Amino acid sequence: MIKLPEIPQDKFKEEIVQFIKRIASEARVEGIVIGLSGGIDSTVVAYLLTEAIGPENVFAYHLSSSTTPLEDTEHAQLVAKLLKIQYQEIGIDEIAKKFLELSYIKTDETNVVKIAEGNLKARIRMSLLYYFANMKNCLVAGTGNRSELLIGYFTKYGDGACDFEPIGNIYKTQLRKLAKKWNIPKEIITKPPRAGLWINQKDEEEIGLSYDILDQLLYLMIDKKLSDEDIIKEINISPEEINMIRARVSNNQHKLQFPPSPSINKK
Ligand SMILES: Nc1ncnc2c1ncn2[C@@H]1O[C@H](COP(=O)(O)OP(=O)(O)OC[C@H]2O[C@@H]([n+]3cccc(C(=O)O)c3)[C@H](O)[C@@H]2O)[C@@H](O)[C@H]1O
Ligand SMILES: Nc1ncnc2c1ncn2[C@@H]1O[C@H](COP(=O)(O)OP(=O)(O)OP(=O)(O)O)[C@@H](O)[C@H]1O
Ligand SMILES: [Mg+2]
Repeated sequence: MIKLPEIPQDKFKEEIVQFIKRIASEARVEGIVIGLSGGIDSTVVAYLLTEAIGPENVFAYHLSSSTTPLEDTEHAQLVAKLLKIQYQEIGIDEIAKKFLELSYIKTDETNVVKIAEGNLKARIRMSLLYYFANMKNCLVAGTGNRSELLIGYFTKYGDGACDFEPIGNIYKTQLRKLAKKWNIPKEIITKPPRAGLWINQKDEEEIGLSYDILDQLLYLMIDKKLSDEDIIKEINISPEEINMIRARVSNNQHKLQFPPSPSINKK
């Protein structure tokens, strides 16, 4: 088994905390808004925001829907209490319902409907977070980790929309190790990662690989630039799985880039 590089936890925390302080001070804002799901990514970001700017300046919103696991809501409440941050819960089902009442397009493709309506929830959350950021003179914190960002496992302009990504260069499995060393409830670290966009959605099932294997693969493929042959020597993975992840990385590049324009006036 390949070991991802160890991140010295104190150095890592200090670097991100300084990063957040700098971003907030340069933007001259009065606080930072975050969508707090009760999952590990937003919990770790809320923890780092609190360290950086103080609990009174962190505005966390739990934006639940009928497909949000009850346990996640309980975990968001627990985190808000532990960190003593500002916290509000808003249900988004009524907003999604009205949206679909006014604009539903008929189709027989049930998977298309599932993904589109799931992404709609992520974009409703994004709209609410930016509304609060405008109203309170705040920035919106991103919660994407390196594993999700590299394979494009997020909703474009949904949970992918933010003003900065404090954990964007940390793999999911590295994040779990770090969270264990901090004051983060164990049950949040050990539960399966899930987006809650539909009932029983689980990241690892949808991606088709565990984060343990995915992170080792991304590390060898992207950071170490190993050939497929060499990757297969290092980890227990098939050529088809490598191709599947390489296709995700390549097909989702557009999610990480500014929308392109023709180069008129630049020539
Ligand atoms: N080549 C290209 N160049 C420029 N733009 C391109 C494009 N191909 C597609 N697009 C655009 O991108 C859109 C597709 O992207 P998008 O709308 O994001 O949709 P899509 O990538 O199909 O779905 C989002 C995925 O992320 C997962 N997700 C979402 C939210 C949270 C989490 C989580 O872990 O919590 C996971 C979700 O379960 C789903 O698998 C297309 O409709 C099109 O507008
Ligand atoms: N119910 C929710 N309320 C508020 N924000 C949410 C909710 N669901 C998702 N989000 C936002 O979308 C982000 C992406 O979700 P994602 O599931 O990838 O992260 P997570 O829940 O923090 O961690 P995990 O991946 O381990 O479940 C969350 O970090 C959070 O900012
Ligand atoms: Mg989640």
